[in-house]
Amino acid sequence: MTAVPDIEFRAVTKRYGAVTAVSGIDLAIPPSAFVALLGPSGCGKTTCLRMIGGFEQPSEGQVLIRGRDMAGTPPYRRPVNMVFQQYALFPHLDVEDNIAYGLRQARPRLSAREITSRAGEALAMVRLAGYGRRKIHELSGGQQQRVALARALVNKPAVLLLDEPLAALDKKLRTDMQIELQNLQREIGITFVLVTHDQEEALSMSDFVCVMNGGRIVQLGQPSEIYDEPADLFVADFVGKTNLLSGKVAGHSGELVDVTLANGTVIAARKRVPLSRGDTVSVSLRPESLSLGAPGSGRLTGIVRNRIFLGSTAEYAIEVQGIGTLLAKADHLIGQGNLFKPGEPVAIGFAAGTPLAFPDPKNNGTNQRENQHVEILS
Ligand SMILES: Nc1ncnc2c1ncn2[C@@H]1O[C@H](COP(=O)(O)OP(=O)(O)OP(=O)(O)O)[C@@H](O)[C@H]1O
Repeated sequence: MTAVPDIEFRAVTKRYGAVTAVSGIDLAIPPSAFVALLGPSGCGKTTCLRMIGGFEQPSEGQVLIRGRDMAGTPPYRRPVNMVFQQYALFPHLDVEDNIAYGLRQARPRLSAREITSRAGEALAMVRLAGYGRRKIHELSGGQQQRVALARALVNKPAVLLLDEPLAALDKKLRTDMQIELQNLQREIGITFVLVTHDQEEALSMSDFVCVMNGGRIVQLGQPSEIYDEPADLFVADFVGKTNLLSGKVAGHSGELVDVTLANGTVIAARKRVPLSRGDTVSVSLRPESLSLGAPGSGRLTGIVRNRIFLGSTAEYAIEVQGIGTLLAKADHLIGQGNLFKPGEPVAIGFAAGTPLAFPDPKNNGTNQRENQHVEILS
């Protein structure tokens, strides 16, 4: 039997006047999952989070938490808590009082001893034991974020909602906090829903990524699935770097389609939706799936225009006549130097079936996938 989802959206639409922020979303998130809502600015992710938190009401449909319809339930009565980008800590209170604030409002009242003990537990959870009497301004940005987390966890919510919680931190601290958040979620085992527009953050932290665009869910899956098997051109382009090459379907060979690129080269590509001969397509080729070799050895030939050395890898911008500039990422093998220099001709190879062909939305009107009921099976 499948467990009751921690969070469920049933045909949820949210309109603000003439703006439809969220459009007919069905979604089920199982218990103990770390889910990222990922998408460009304005796609509706924060609105979804705020509807779970009770700060917004759906215009249509239902939001359920642990099987209970939340219509009419105010935020403070929902078994969820939210951590915001601006931590919204009380500057005049010390760390412990910030964390204990919610507990002091609890009815029936908790004893002073219980409050101190629970605040202490929450502080230990975020590795700030002993910091209870510090003032907020005596803490670093990362420590303040951890206080905000402790405050959100102290009343033991069933679900923690995180709205771009790491956006204010610098890159190094952000990476550290990403790992801490992941560990914390595993330790306490409650569902975390993270809103982010940073695809690396979504891929690296969560068990499931829910990619949104234009108020709809375009794909829900494990990070590797989203990256390797993007549902459509939008996901292929938005998640990770990719090269998009235009072409026309020339024919089928089994599971693959032959695509004629703009320079006349024919390549075999996998398809995600049915395609017909003559369809205009965009072919996605990940930079790391390209291999570089001596001219004459690959499927395409180009000239290296730029090389960026990144330590363990090097990125090459390669101009291919009739197609444009392709980005290739190659492992850097210590001691072997960088093989290709700007101005050099180079052959580009890739395994058959690594390219993915998507209908080009500009030219075919029929490729948009209908919104589907998406459910993570626990
Ligand atoms: N209170 C509001 N009144 C009117 N329109 C709103 C309101 N809140 C959000 N919107 C609109 O709804 C759409 C979705 O907004 P939302 O904040 O959910 O997007 P988002 O994906 O979280 O974007 P961002 O990453 O920029 O925060 C946007 O077009 C936004 O302008």
